[in-house]
Amino acid sequence: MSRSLSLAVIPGDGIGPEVVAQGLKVLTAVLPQDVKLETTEFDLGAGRWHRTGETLPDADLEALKGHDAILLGAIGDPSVPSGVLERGLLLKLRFAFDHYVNLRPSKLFPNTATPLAGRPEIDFVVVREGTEGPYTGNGGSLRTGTPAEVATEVSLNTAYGVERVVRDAYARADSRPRKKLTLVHKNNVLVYAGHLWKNIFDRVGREYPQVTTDYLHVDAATIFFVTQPDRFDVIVTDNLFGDILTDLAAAVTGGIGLAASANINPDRTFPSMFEPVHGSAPDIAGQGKADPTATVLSVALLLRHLGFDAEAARIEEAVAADLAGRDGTAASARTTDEIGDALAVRVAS
Ligand SMILES: NC(=O)C1=CN([C@@H]2O[C@H](COP(=O)(O)OP(=O)(O)OC[C@H]3O[C@@H](n4cnc5c(N)ncnc54)[C@H](O)[C@@H]3O)[C@@H](O)[C@H]2O)C=CC1
Ligand SMILES: CC(C)CC(=O)C(=O)O
Ligand SMILES: [Mg+2]
Repeated sequence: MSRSLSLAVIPGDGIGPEVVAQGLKVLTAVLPQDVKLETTEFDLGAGRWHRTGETLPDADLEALKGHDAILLGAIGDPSVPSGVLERGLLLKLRFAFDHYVNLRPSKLFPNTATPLAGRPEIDFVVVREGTEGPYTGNGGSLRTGTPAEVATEVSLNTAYGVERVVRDAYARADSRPRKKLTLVHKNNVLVYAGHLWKNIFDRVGREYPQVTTDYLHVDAATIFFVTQPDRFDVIVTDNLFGDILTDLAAAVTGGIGLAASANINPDRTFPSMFEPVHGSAPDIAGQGKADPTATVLSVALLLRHLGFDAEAARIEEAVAADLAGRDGTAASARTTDEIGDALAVRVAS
């Protein structure tokens, strides 16, 4: 029986198209011959906005819905006012498709550059809430642009939204050998949202006595990401803290060019979306300097989500082998395209 995979592709802005091209190259190389890959590219991002003023029209949202998964490069361009695309396209997608689990694994592969002394064993996953927190646009400004301006950006936390992501994190921790889950928040100051998170975390935890739990304030967590990252197994946190912590996690595990992510709709009502943790990197766009490994590892997350476990593992092994062959520094002498070629060859052999 032949199988098919219908993939929506949003290359986006800056280095997005460069790294997505490599992700597709590796995907094509790794898929078994009986799997028919159908890709549909969506022209969304800065170019579309400049031409039409549109960020994510309903017709595109509807068309995206019909795919098994979405592969996204990156969104955001200096020529577009900050927030227009990030909010109107990227966050709109995550919210519309109820991507409430934003999964960001961090692993220190052998021979990758880390600024940390002693090369600690790092292998944890951040489960970042993806649909709530301060990213919902729940705010406004008064007397805008005047010296008396007042702005609010209110963090939205619902018991429903917190419980479902906390449950997902417990289930993930339970399925891993170390069975440890850390809640990161700031409940010594953000007492309303923080206590909602902590109370739900403790209540759901009673159903998982085999999972060891702890709690860290987010500021202290940043210390331990650097001084003791091996203490972490699974971390659950809100949208903003998870965003910040996962850039730091990337920095200590070989750099932002290696960090993959999955925006998952666990209920499978909508397609999940896979993208590197990094942004559109306008400072290096168009120069062939972007490391496509984060996107390639995001393709592995995509394959695992769709049940192609063996193919996902092949990609991860290929990345590990490729990294082992690097000279131990973050910078690679190879171009984006050359790294993609090398990974495609490895997964196919
Ligand atoms: N998911 C997304 O689409 C995201 C979009 N953005 C947007 O991207 C734009 C740029 O944001 P920044 O804050 O500069 O973050 P960024 O992640 O794009 O870049 C931060 C630094 O990391 C480097 N970098 C990023 N990806 C790399 C890669 N694959 N290989 C090598 N180096 C890499 C960049 O050159 C830059 O020095 C903004 O418009 C921002 O809103 C930011 C983060 C996520
Ligand atoms: C650009 C933002 C909307 C998101 C972001 O930085 C991220 O998800 O890592
Ligand atoms: Mg980010």
